[in-house]
Amino acid sequence: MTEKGLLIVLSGPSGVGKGTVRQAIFSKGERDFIYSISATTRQRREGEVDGVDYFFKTREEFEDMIKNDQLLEYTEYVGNYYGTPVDYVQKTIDAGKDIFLEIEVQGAMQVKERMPEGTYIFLTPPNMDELEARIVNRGTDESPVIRQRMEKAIEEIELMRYYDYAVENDTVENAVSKVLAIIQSEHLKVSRLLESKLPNQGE
Ligand SMILES: Nc1nc2c(ncn2[C@@H]2O[C@H](COP(=O)(O)OP(=O)(O)O)[C@@H](O)[C@H]2O)c(=O)[nH]1
Ligand SMILES: Nc1ncnc2c1ncn2[C@@H]1O[C@H](COP(=O)(O)OP(=O)(O)O)[C@@H](O)[C@H]1O
Repeated sequence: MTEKGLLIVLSGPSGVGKGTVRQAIFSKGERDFIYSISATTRQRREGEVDGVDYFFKTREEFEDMIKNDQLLEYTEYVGNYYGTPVDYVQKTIDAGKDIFLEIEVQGAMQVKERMPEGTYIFLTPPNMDELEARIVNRGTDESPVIRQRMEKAIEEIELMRYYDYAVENDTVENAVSKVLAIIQSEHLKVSRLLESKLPNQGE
């Protein structure tokens, strides 16, 4: 029997650095895990490729996916839908490979309801001033939206207690090593559990 892959969910407030940390983890190429490509209705940005960065959908197409139960979770975020295609997640896990989701907090909570056996990692900012500075420096939002994102971040940080791990994103390098160490230790847990279930071969 193939050992099932792990479901790894990286989440946290907007601007904390989820995308940055996820990209750094994948460009390191240390582990053989698969990134779950989300579906979204937001506009494709320059340089983004359909089927690589996201599956870009119309609202109608996305709503069909919801109706047909094709999404593990979805949310409406700043006026656009984002969701995780369920098929790919399930097939990857069944094939014995780890799947990595980088999604916002509401979606992560929906996944936890459906797949509590996953590993849930919450990325935290060193402090709230630094979170605001990151959102401002990113330069993608006007100031009323920045205020909204900060208010939302406070509510989201309250949900941290439902996660298995909290990782501070002080430097990208530190956060990447902590996330990789967590995944390594989750693998060890699974291997030990499987070994303990094997019949004793020593006699
Ligand atoms: N719930 C959910 N959130 C997602 C999904 N894909 C991306 N996100 C989150 O949606 C938010 C907006 O993503 P995006 O438009 O790419 O903006 P950016 O990451 O802020 O540049 C980020 O917090 C992502 O983590 C998904 O499939 N489900
Ligand atoms: N450890 C870090 N130290 C300083 N700046 C960071 C760090 N991680 C991410 N950033 C910056 O913060 C901003 C938000 O990061 P991003 O990955 O877009 O966040 P999220 O995906 O959580 O919304 C970006 O400008 C990014 O370059």
